[in-house]
Amino acid sequence: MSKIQNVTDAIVKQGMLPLYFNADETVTIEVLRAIYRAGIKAVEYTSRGETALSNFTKMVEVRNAEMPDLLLGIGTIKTLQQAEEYLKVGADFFISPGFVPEVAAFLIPKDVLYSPGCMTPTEIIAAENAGVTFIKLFPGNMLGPDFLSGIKDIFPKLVFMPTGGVDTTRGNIEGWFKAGVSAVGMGSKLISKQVMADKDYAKIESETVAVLNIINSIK
Ligand SMILES: O=C[C@H](O)COP(=O)(O)O
Repeated sequence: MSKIQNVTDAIVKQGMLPLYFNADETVTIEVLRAIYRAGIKAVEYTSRGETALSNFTKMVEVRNAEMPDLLLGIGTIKTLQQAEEYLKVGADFFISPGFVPEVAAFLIPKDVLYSPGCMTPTEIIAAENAGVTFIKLFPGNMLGPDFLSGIKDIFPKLVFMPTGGVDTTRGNIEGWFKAGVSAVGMGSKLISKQVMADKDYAKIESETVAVLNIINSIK
């Protein structure tokens, strides 16, 4: 099986992609351990600060030692240089807030999943023509499930995952799955800045379990 298919299958099976950033390495690792205990097998860390690359490098090290079945993705990739740096330290998949053609051209021939953020049919077509198979609908709450219902038939081969404003309630999650998403990306509503500041890893773990249970009961 191709690596792109393998990552796609893992995210789709999970039905949810948790994402977070924390500037502190210890907090970053403890959040990773908490969501792994909850059953997470694919996670996105976002490149949103000066310590992101070194924190991600540490995540790869801890994953290799403790969680060999966990896929580590890097998000907020805006440049080719970032993609090169994170591929070098071992990122399994890449996510962007928008479509960056040179990142697609760099990763896809290497059989590495690249999921660009798109919010118009034009952007989705450009991404699809560049070989992208996994679209992040971003910002999800600006578009809403009706947007996906309206365009899904045009893109039968693409996997869609809304991210941005997706919350942990059954109603919100169900609305997206009814519209035809394969997974939802979930950041601040699941792993908030406050819960990380409180170092409340037990809460992160229990809320992740709760969301996974909701998704399993919907799918
Ligand atoms: O790209 C990721 C989004 O900024 C996450 O949004 P969220 O925190 O509303 O889930």
